[in-house]
Amino acid sequence: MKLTVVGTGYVGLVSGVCFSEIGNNVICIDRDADKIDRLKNGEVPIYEPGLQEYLVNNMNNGRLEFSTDIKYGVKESDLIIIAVGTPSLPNGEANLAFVEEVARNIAVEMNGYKVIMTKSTVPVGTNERIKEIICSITDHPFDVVSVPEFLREGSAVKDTFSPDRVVIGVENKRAEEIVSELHKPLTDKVVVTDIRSAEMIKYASNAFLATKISFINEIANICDKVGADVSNVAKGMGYDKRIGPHFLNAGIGYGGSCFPKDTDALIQIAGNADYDFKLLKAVVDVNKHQRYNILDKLQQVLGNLNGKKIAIWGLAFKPNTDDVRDAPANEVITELLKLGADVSAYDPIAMDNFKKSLDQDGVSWSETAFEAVQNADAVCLLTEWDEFKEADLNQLEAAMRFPVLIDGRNVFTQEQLSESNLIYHSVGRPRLQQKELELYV
Ligand SMILES: NC(=O)c1ccc[n+]([C@@H]2O[C@H](COP(=O)([O-])OP(=O)(O)OC[C@H]3O[C@@H](n4cnc5c(N)ncnc54)[C@H](O)[C@@H]3O)[C@@H](O)[C@H]2O)c1
Ligand SMILES: O=c1ccn([C@@H]2O[C@H](COP(=O)(O)OP(=O)(O)O[C@H]3O[C@H](CO)[C@@H](O)[C@H](O)[C@H]3O)[C@@H](O)[C@H]2O)c(=O)[nH]1
Repeated sequence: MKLTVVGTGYVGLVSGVCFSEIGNNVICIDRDADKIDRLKNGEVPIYEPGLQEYLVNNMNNGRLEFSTDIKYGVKESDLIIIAVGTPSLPNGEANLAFVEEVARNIAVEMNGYKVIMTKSTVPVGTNERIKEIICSITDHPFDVVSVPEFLREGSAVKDTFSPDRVVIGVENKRAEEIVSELHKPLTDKVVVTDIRSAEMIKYASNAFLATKISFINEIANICDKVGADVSNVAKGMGYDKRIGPHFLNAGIGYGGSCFPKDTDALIQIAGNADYDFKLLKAVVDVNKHQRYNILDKLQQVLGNLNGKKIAIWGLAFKPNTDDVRDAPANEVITELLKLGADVSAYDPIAMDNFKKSLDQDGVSWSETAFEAVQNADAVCLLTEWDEFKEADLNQLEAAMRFPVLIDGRNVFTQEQLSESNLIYHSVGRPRLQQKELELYV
């Protein structure tokens, strides 16, 4: 099949590469000329393990090309995928300006029947709006299809080649057959439904996962008070098949380009339909506070943070990505600077992106994890990169002025800690708490 993907962010790029790998001819379009130039040179503009090799192979065998010319992409293809961003507006609603602009661009260039497949996360009713826009511009026949994307950053390649399911929201058999055929090599777990339900499945899935995270974080906060261990609680809950073991890792809450934006958007979608989504509002509220939990723990140990050197390990919103959109590190560092702390920060991959995103001066950026903790009064682990998990805790203890480790991702085990003299606080595991600072001052 001949496909065009509009938007070369995570979703557009990974989908384009994946669809070319399984035998289609794919043109990836972006209006960002710089990005397209880099891609034409085989350079992947995001950190996504495994993507580069597939990209270069498919460029070399002629099945994958990059362009800024949407006219060329539309004319050459039978199926066009919309994969541009849908960021939050100030009121939380999804900004559909990019999606609508692409719909207009496609309509102007149409030269025969096309399937327009939306992969961007869009509110219920958006594909109908896309249809309206296209109909108002052209008489050429077309179908709109909603195929929401469920990939996770950091494992996007694996998630795309073997998805848990593919959801296809369609209006007729013709489009259903074309889109089902396209996805056949990937999975047989296909849910075919109407377009509005497909749009809702995406938001409901993200909202449910966010709910699991806020739920376990609340349980963790209670564990801290009553002396239980949230890791064991989650393990004991997760064996129940009705609950499942995933997304029960307590910590400093969820971030990234999707959960915060999509939970806000679903609250607005509900509100616009005159429904108050109380549960999801509480999920969002819990998540906002959870980020500051780490600062409370830090103050509990060190008291006033003014003039204290605080090291930050991890700036990306999760490991294996350089994405820093809505990363908890941003708020934690901003607050530390406000409290007068000297902050030294390190991330193995996301440093450059984070520097651009932080609206503050005064952070000292370290070249290595151990440079960041040199003479520090405390280190806060915010992203569970393997590099931090594997750190030698005795070396850490020796490098710091006060050996205080605040673990925002519950990375370290009792076994690892028992060999060090670190003052350790994590989230919902009070029994692992080690020693108090008075021992050292
Ligand atoms: N990032 C994820 O992990 C993920 C996963 C599932 C779904 N989604 C959804 O997919 C959509 C895309 O997300 P993303 O993170 O890949 O986006 P992104 O913001 O990283 O990239 C979007 C790209 O679209 C391009 N673009 C914008 N307007 C354009 C236009 N008119 N013509 C051509 N190109 C244009 C931009 O230049 C940019 O390169 C969003 O709706 C998001 O919610 C994202
Ligand atoms: O048990 C957990 C699991 C995740 N997180 C946090 O939740 C956030 C999101 O993590 P994850 O879902 O792994 O990453 P994303 O790449 O944001 O992927 C989510 O958002 C995408 C965009 O919509 C969807 O496609 C994916 O299915 C959905 O998992 C991160 O900050 C994680 O640290 C936790 O705190 N505890």
